[in-house]
Amino acid sequence: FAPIRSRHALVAHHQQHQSTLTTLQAGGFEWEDPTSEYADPGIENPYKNPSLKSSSENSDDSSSGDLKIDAARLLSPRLKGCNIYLIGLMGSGKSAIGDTLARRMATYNFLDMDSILERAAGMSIPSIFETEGEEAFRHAEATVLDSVHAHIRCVISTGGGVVLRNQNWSKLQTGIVVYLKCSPEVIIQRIEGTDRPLLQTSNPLETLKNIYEERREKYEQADVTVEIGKEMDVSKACEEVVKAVHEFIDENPPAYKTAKMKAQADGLDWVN
Ligand SMILES: Nc1ncnc2c1ncn2[C@@H]1O[C@H](COP(=O)(O)OP(=O)(O)O)[C@@H](O)[C@H]1O
Ligand SMILES: O=C(O)C1=C[C@@H](OP(=O)(O)O)[C@@H](O)[C@H](O)C1
Repeated sequence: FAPIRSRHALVAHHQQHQSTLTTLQAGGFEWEDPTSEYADPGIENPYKNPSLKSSSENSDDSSSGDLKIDAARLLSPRLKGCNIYLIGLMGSGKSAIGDTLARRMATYNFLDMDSILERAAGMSIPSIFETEGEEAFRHAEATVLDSVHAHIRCVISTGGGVVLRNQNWSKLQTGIVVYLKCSPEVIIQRIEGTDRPLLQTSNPLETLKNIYEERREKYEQADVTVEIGKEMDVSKACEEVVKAVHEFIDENPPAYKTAKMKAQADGLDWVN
């Protein structure tokens, strides 16, 4: 599939697109959906829902022929379709790392919520902020999350502010939430001069530091935190995410499996 990558492309004729944004906010929008063949609104997170069954937890569908097997590729069968949500400050690398991660996992699709929103609204994010305001944007963002969370086998790059609304957490928690923790000082060097609307101030670093302080607790609600250091390029950061998610799964086996192992250890019969 072709990942959706256009970011913040400026679109003129704001008036013309206002009705599209209203439709989007009402939930009635269409988007280029590369995952439709996997769509399964009934998916639940086996790592968090104790009622879910697990098939062979260590099954590996990646052993065929000349496929290069790496730790990222081995994540897919362990996740059983469960989505990975990347959260973190703007510029922390959610899009870049998410795209790389999905490619390496091979059986996962990459979805970028900001890009989906821009396409569905027919407006760039700066235009939405400028003409409709932040509240309208947050509303649209929540609607996009409602839509994408119904899909499985996705690495999803969220917008930095998705953590702000409590209602969004009920969707994020259907997947494994990975916080890319990166300092404002490192980030600002990468994104200074770009069109992120919240950073159009006289002192973007100070603004980003304030946003970080305001959101810190929310980001820390993630299942997994990965520190993205100054010297860590996208490839290395992706490796660290893979390692951290494997560790999360090791420590949080599906509850069904734990119950089954315990029952067997206790000499009880287990009825599937
Ligand atoms: N670990 C990294 N090392 C170097 N550059 C990075 C890294 N992560 C992201 N970038 C670059 O920083 C910019 C912002 O990254 P992006 O993935 O768009 O962040 P986000 O999606 O979190 O807003 C992009 O130009 C991206 O290529
Ligand atoms: O942090 C935020 O509130 C925002 C982050 C942006 O996404 P990225 O985190 O992908 O830059 C985008 O959703 C919007 O500009 C608001």
